[in-house]
Amino acid sequence: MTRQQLIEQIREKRSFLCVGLDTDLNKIPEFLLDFEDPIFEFNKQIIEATEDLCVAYKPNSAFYETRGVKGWESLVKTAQQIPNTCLSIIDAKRGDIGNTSAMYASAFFDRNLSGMSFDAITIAPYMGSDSVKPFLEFSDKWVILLALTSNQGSQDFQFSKDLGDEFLFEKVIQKANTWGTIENLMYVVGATRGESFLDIRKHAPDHFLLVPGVGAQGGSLEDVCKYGMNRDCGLLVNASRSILYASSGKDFAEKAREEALAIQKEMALQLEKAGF
Ligand SMILES: O=c1ccn([C@@H]2O[C@H](COP(=O)(O)O)[C@@H](O)[C@H]2O)c(=O)[nH]1
Repeated sequence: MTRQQLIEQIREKRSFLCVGLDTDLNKIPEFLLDFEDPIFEFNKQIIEATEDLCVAYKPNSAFYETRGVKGWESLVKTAQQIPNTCLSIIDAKRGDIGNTSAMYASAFFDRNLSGMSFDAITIAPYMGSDSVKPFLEFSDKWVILLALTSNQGSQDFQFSKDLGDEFLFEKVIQKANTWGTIENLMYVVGATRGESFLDIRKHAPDHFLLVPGVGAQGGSLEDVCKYGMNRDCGLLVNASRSILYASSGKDFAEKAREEALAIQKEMALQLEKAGF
């Protein structure tokens, strides 16, 4: 999906919601355990219940890798289930020396090899340019680079100023801006970061930002929009647990929809306020 197509989806659906598919066998409704692939069945019903309310889905690979071969099968099927009207993001946080990164890239981008062709992948920037470039070499694909994450531990390195008068996350963005463009590079910025979005926008005024941390982690959608929205919206706000596990009963998909709808309505108001 191109940047322009993503913007059109946001305009049409009045939503910049990304539904995180962090699907945990211990948390899904018990009756699903009778299905041959309970994880896929859960995801399928969640996607069917929310696809008109969101513009992206983001399976986190950890939740699939933990189940070995069965987990990979669920992930492949889930990737194929995500509709074309939504950006498919694999949250895998990869990045290694060049030839290894090339293998990761084909694992998640090359359908002929792996059965999966996600539109985008999350990447850790720590190993530098040669660890990121193999992902950027795929046309029509996105790298979403970790910039300022939502967790407490982000203080350890990302807020360090040891290299001068700017935070490390600012240096990461400045450098990475030379590797990709606004057409193939986004940044992860946690919803818990409030006014730090102003610092992010100083360096990346036009990039899309993937923003996890609303819902279960308590980030404020209003603040994210106030400090982070740009003229193209420029935001994909992710919620995983608060949507997926809104109910543990047979009505889980219906309740997930209600939760997604509440977020979408707030997003529609924010888009209108911004004149989008
Ligand atoms: O800074 C980051 C980067 C990634 N994540 C991931 O997003 C989701 C958040 O899930 P919730 O249940 O909505 O809290 C999850 O997959 C994280 O690994 C993040 O939270 N923060």
